Amino acid sequence: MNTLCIIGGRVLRPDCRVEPADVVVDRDSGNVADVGENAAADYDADETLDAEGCVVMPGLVNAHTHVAMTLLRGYADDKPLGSWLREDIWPAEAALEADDVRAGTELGIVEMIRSGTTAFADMYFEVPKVVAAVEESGVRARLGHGVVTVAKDDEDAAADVEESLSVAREFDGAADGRVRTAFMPHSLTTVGEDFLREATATAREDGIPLHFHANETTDEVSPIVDDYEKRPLSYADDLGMLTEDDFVAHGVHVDTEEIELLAARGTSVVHCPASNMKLASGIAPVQEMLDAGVNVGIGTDGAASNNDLDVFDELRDAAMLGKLGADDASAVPAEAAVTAATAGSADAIGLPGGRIKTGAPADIAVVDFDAAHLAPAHDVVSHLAYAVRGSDVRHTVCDGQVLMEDGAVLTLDEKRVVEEARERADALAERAG
Ligand SMILES: N[C@@H](CCSC[C@H]1O[C@@H](n2cnc3c(=O)[nH]cnc32)[C@H](O)[C@@H]1O)C(=O)O
Ligand SMILES: [Zn+2]
Repeated sequence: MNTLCIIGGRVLRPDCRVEPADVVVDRDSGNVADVGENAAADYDADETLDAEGCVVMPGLVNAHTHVAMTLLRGYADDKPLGSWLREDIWPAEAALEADDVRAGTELGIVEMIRSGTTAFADMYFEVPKVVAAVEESGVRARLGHGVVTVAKDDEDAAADVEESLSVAREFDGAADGRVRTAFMPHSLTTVGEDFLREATATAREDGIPLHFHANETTDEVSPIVDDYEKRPLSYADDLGMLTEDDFVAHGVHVDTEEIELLAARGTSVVHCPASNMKLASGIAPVQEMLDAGVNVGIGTDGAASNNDLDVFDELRDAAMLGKLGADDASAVPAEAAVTAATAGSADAIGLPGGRIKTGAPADIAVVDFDAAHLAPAHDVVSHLAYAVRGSDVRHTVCDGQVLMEDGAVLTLDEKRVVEEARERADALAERAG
């Protein structure tokens, strides 16, 4: 066996217990071969990572984002969703070139690897460029082309839908299986009913899951209630859009019946607390969803509404905002937030990962606890939820491959990526006026 041994750390197990253990990885299969105290002593390691003074945890999973929007980080702030998209973001995106998407995606992936994220779900365009960046960088992702049909003529709208279905078919299984795909209508109000019904049926025939924004703002709820006399998720359900393979972003303005519907269908919700706060979209009822048995994951949304891709930041926001929303300090406790950002997110987007155990993929973040802001460490899980920052991550591993060692990203040339992204972002802003 070709082995990578992560030695001398404390390991976060799937039940949130933390125990001193080595993690032994089979680099050929990309899976964890063994976990246990001094487990590495039984193997002849081909490669080792020092985890002394560190916590070894599942790689974080960013379950909803638009990665290439890193190019628009700080481009337009302090506006609500509708005007932010229409006045600033969509005009800038109209000037995006395919290689901008490649550069912005690489920048976002560098940021994610640096902060211990090993998998993400991305809704954007120029998907072949996103696939190439994922392939090169070694992370895992569920990718799709976001569809908008409103304000387009029928031909353009149909072409956008077709592109989303065709890239989902073409790239599923790319990058040695690290890329999976989905059909991604932008939202229930930006894609027309007939398109949703027909394309969903086609996606089902081809076994392609769905991902879309749902119930993000009240402006997305009232038009559907007015036109169809039903709640948005009931509308989506009638169109066949809620199955256990599907996952929706946001789920802020969901009522009790919609929560029960999500639980009954097994559809996951990706909570994006920073975006919801920044755009003043509202507070998602996360504890209520968890109590009802809905699987909840965590996402950063795009860097233009966050403004970073640090999932540690996001899971802390989830725990904080969950308490404020429930008016209950015991809501969304540390364990729930950490679980949502690992196993919950992985399950939501239908990728393996989120748990360190024998046979599971070796998608791992090693967090250095030797920092002033992490002393003392009465409770490791508390720190992971409330005190750790993405910059505390020391090593990142995905599919058994070391992507970052001692703070150095190995699969992408970070300096080149940052420079290129800066240049392309400046040129883009110039073109967009
Ligand atoms: N093919 C579509 C693009 C859809 S991609 C996904 C879109 O989601 C947008 N987006 C980013 N964050 C949010 C959000 O929080 N809510 C809704 N849309 C968002 C993003 O800017 C991007 O335009 C077109 O022709 O316009
Ligand atoms: Zn989004």
